[in-house]
Amino acid sequence: MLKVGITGGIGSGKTLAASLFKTLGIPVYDADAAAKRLMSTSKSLQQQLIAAFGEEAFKNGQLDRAFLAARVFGDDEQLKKINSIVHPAAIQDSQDWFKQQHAPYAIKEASILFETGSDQYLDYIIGVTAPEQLRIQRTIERSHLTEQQVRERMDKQMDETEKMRRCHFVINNNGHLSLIEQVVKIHEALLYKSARQ
Ligand SMILES: CC(C)(COP(=O)(O)OP(=O)(O)OC[C@H]1O[C@@H](n2cnc3c(N)ncnc32)[C@H](O)[C@@H]1O)[C@@H](O)C(=O)NCCC(=O)NCCS
Ligand SMILES: Nc1ncnc2c1ncn2[C@@H]1O[C@H](COP(=O)(O)OP(=O)(O)OP(=O)(O)O)[C@@H](O)[C@H]1O
Repeated sequence: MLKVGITGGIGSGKTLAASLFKTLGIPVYDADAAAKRLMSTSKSLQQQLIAAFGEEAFKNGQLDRAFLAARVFGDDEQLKKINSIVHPAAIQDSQDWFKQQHAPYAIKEASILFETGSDQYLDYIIGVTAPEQLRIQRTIERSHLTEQQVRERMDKQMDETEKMRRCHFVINNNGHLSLIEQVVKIHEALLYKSARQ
């Protein structure tokens, strides 16, 4: 089975693109959600997060995402700290998930993938891109974040052009090109590659 990654900067539309692969019967692993699940359930991660960020990392036993986001996205050292706690466990969890899948290929959806080095465990990577202003606008409409908060996160991610250059397939989610057509084309290419494996 081929291991495929789908990545793109904040608001690029990778969750939407991944959901289209899902409707084609392809299993999809959501890395952002899995990271949050692990942070909420693993005693070891919880202890490390409390040691690094204090008891406030959890509120009434729940991960305090707003507190952590405010601490890490404006401070490189703090971001490195949370990444070094969460990423090894998150990568292991996705590797375990891939082992359980039975399909021609399976997809790991992750907002940061080259940044964490997890691209080395994948056979192919699909990039989703959209113009910066559109990504900001879509993120603001979808979440509670301000433009400044979205830009803060963008600044911590790999340059969009460089990221897309490293991908084997690129989906342009600029609102004009058909997302479905692009997804189906990549799906067919991956089925072909999987059959020849
Ligand atoms: C700080 C946290 C709790 C904030 O949670 P929140 O619900 O506000 O954001 P969420 O995780 O859904 O991320 C939203 C977007 O922010 C960006 N983002 C998240 N983590 C990172 C990061 N480490 N570096 C750069 N951008 C990031 C991505 O574009 C992501 O899609 C959370 O982002 C986190 O734990 N981040 C560190 C772990 C991580 O890297 N997770 C993601 C991949 S494993
Ligand atoms: N082509 C499109 N047309 C209209 N709305 C879109 C399009 N693509 C994405 N969106 C909307 O933009 C928002 C961001 O898309 P999505 O959640 O898929 O991005 P993402 O890359 O997963 O973002 P994040 O990194 O923040 O998790 C969502 O509300 C989504 O419905």
